Amino acid sequence: MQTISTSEIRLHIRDEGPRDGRVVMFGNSLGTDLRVWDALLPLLPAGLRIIRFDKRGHGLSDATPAPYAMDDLVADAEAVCDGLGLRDITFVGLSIGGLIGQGLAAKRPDLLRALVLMDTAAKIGTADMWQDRIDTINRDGIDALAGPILERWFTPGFRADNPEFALWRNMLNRTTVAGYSGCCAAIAGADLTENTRALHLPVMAMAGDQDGSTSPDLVRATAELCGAEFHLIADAGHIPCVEQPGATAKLLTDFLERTA
Ligand SMILES: O=C(O)CC1=CCC(=O)O1
Repeated sequence: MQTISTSEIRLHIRDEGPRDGRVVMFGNSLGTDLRVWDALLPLLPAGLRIIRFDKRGHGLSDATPAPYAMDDLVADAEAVCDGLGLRDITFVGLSIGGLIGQGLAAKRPDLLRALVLMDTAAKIGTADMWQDRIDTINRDGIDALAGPILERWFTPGFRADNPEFALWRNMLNRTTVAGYSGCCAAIAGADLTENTRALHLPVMAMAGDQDGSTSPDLVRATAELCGAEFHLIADAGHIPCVEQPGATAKLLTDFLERTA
């Protein structure tokens, strides 16, 4: 088991591939852990050093009490980078993972070579919307909201035809309430618009064409803030690395080549 510890928290990580390979680091979405990249990774070029980590309160990482701030989550990602001595990183962030990536790019430009924003934005939703979600899951548990959340994550076809779908519901439901609500609070308090407008590194954005959480128009608007290229992924909801790993891997592979 691989971990990175700070004075506050122990984070579960995976560090795979050759030590001298190009570093690609992945940040997961709300209610998912580092397994969300499992289908994508075998489709990427050989020789990469792949870094994954579980956000606090997700997967096997410690769950500190809620609420969290986006600065906490960025500091966790930074601790992983510094703990492993990573540099020249291409950071791939899905949803809240993309917010973390935008924050890390602004705070530690020395660490990042390039950024991939997957189904994310500089600002996601409203404070009221996130507070409603926090109140509901604190009262009734995550499963009370799992139906609508999963409808935003995946297209109807994926949900209907796929025995794997039930396992994603298990992953969501097994997220700690502290981790889930803590991250909701972090998203509620994050508006990275000016931060992201000021970024000066290569950025690629992509979105599932049926993303019910961060719509393609919202992701495209964030891409425009920092002059990023934008790509639509057909037949995918909020988590294209699960639903369309081949198309997602192709976009990522081409971007890695362009930023080699
Ligand atoms: O739960 C959702 O609506 C999807 C989502 C929003 C932010 C995130 O990381 O996932």
